[in-house]
Amino acid sequence: MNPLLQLQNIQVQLGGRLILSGVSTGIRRGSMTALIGLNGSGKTTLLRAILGETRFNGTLTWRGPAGEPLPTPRIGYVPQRLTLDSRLPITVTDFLAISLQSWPILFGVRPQTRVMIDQILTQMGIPHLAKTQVARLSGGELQRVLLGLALTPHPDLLLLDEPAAGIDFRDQQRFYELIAEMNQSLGITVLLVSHELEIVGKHAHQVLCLRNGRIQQEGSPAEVLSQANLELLFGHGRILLPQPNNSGNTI
Ligand SMILES: Nc1ncnc2c1ncn2[C@@H]1O[C@H](COP(=O)(O)OP(=O)(O)OP(=O)(O)O)[C@@H](O)[C@H]1O
Repeated sequence: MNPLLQLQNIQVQLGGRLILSGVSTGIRRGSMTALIGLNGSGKTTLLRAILGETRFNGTLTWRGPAGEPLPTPRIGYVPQRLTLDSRLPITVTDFLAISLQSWPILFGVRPQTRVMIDQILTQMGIPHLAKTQVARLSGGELQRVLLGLALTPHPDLLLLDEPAAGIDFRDQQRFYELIAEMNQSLGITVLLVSHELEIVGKHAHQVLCLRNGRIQQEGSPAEVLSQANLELLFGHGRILLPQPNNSGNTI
């Protein structure tokens, strides 16, 4: 294995409490890894440590394709939710341009930025939303805009923190399919926090399960997501089995 990122003994303390301890694992280049665990188990904290947004002890080692050190990895990030002021008077094109060009948006969107924006919106399947006000986007549409932004330019690692929470089930499935497509067709390495075990089982190559700030289990979806194992990890009755009207397993 030639991991893109090796985590060694990551420890995070917040508010006098040990939130993560002894977290060691590898994220394979080109893989899709799902991070699962009960609420409060430390998933977001681990993403924040990788992003450099939270102080930690331990080591993160980044490697290029030939195993060479990667001193400045590019990380794309899609948060769970971005709350936008409903009066924000900007279109999707302007929103993307503000992030993509150093040229002040007041002077207009540069032609090369416009080309980039067209590519992003086409890739995300939303070219028709270019002139829509961002505040009017549905949850799923906004997440696609944010995903497109996080993928431009291509990141070494794409971090997604419950990116489809609050989106209706059909859009949620489509959104995860889009992420899987980016992983497969572009070879983007993905680390995804999700409570949607059925979706995780379908798309992830590796599953890390956090419990009380430690990696309790890691392996293939088949290994980690077996019913017996999940009951062991989360406790009997904590797992919702698929029902006729239920979206699937969730924790
Ligand atoms: N700034 C902070 N100060 C103190 N404690 C914090 C801080 N941020 C997070 N925590 C605590 O750290 C623990 C882990 O939080 P974290 O958000 O990483 O969990 P999570 O697994 O992502 O949960 P969820 O599934 O609910 O999003 C929680 O008990 C939380 O209350």
